[in-house]
Amino acid sequence: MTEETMLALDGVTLAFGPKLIQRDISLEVRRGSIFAIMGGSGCGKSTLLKSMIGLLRPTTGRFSVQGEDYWAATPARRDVINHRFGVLFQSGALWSSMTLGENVALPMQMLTQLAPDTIRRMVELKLGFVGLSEAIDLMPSEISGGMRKRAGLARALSLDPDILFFDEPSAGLDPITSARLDDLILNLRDGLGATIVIVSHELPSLFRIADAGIFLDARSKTPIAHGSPAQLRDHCTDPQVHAFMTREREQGDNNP
Ligand SMILES: Nc1ncnc2c1ncn2[C@@H]1O[C@H](COP(=O)(O)OP(=O)(O)OP(=O)(O)O)[C@@H](O)[C@H]1O
Repeated sequence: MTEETMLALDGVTLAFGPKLIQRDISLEVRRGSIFAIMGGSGCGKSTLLKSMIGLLRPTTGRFSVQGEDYWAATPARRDVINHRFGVLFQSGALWSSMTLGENVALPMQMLTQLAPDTIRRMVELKLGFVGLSEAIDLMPSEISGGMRKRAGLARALSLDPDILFFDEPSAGLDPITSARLDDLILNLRDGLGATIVIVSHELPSLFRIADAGIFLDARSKTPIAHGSPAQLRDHCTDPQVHAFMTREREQGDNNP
């Protein structure tokens, strides 16, 4: 892992019209790391993720990608930056009327000049990476929730992004399927050198995969802790953070 900063927020405030969601957010995501956005329900995790994909403009502060001020860039330049982003939404967000292969091919067909043969080979590669080679001609309704998540991941990888965003990737998955998805996320970091931002409530997954993170507080509407999940668990003295990060131990589970 190098020390280069890939994504940075500096003094960012996020709001929907007059409704303040979070203020004073400063963070850095290092290249080739997995960064977790943590906090209780409704504190603004997905909203923060949205702002880091360029879907929500901060009301104050700066969002930069490899040092480049995202919102100061021209729309054309922002498009170029956006092509570096791959996003996996909670549901997998597949088109229900298309096969998995067609779903993964769609971004390439819409946004590149690649020949159909090349696209087909790329689709096979992406589906192979997530272990779904055999499912290329199946419809989303014919596969399980875990498979849909993996297909969504294959589609997120369609344009070879180097920065990936995951919103609750393990939500609704059983622990084994969830651990398999974690393996894939770790492969993306370790095998492809991807930079990854993840919103998750799943403590086993967070402890296993995240290198760094931020903890948002709903009441004060500002971040109250920075660090990896394990650092927050072991060293953070804030009672709310401590309670959140040790929830699992109280349930009798043992994590590193
Ligand atoms: N488009 C919107 N317009 C107005 N308010 C919104 C919008 N999207 C989200 N909110 C509000 O922003 C707040 C934060 O929502 P967000 O989904 O970011 O929280 P979260 O931490 O991801 O929650 P959860 O863990 O429950 O998914 C909530 O009060 C939500 O109602």
